Amino acid sequence: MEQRLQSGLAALNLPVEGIPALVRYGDLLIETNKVMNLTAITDPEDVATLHFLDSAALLTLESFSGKSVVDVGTGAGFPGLPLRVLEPSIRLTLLDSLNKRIQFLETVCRELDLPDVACVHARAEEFAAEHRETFDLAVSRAVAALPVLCELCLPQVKPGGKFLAMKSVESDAELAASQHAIAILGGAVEAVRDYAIPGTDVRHRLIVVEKVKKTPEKYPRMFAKIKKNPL
Ligand SMILES: C[S@@+](CC[C@H](N)C(=O)[O-])C[C@H]1O[C@@H](n2cnc3c(N)ncnc32)[C@H](O)[C@@H]1O
Repeated sequence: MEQRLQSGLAALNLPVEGIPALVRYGDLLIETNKVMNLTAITDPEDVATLHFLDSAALLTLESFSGKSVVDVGTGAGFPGLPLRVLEPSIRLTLLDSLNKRIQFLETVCRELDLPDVACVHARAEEFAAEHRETFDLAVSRAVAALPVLCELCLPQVKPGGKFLAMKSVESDAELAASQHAIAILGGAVEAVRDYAIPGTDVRHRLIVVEKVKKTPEKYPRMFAKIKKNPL
């Protein structure tokens, strides 16, 4: 794991000081995953590339320095926690609706001595209702289709901030189907950035949605409504 991180972070031109913390996090993930369903990725080298370097790549695509960031549906902490380890000035909130994953993240943050990371057990649509237009950035990977995800994430972003959706490079149709939702929720697609995960032939995509105006008060709706009738 360590070697993959060394070469991968060097390829991304990112600092290597966070490697011991990431290795400890990876060990905790693999150990805890034996008794709790946290991830399907269990090989240490794959954890290094498909979780840590995939998350880290965002630092080369957007500026995170000094920003407040919410990771919506963070699961075992991706992409938010590797971002915070590698860019300590991030003020991070990790959000998930599954409490055992939040408890795992609290343990990791304790072990990594990251007391300022907020680990929150909540559904995004409920948290969003109480934390409107609060964060500079919302990030999310592998949680929902983009129209649904936009309704969960964009209300939490300040006007002038951004929602960063990690998607596959085959998301053209998903993006096209989201234009209506993005516009209604006060967003505008700023960029679509494809990137490679170092040491692999995997390519992923970051869809950058700028928050250009406030989200109307009636969004987000209850999840049953969002799911039944996506924007
Ligand atoms: C497939 S996992 C992805 C986890 C992580 N983002 C990653 O890429 O490894 C999806 C996560 O989203 C969470 N989730 C799904 N819907 C949610 C919602 N409405 N609010 C908060 N969390 C949600 C699930 O509990 C789960 O942990």
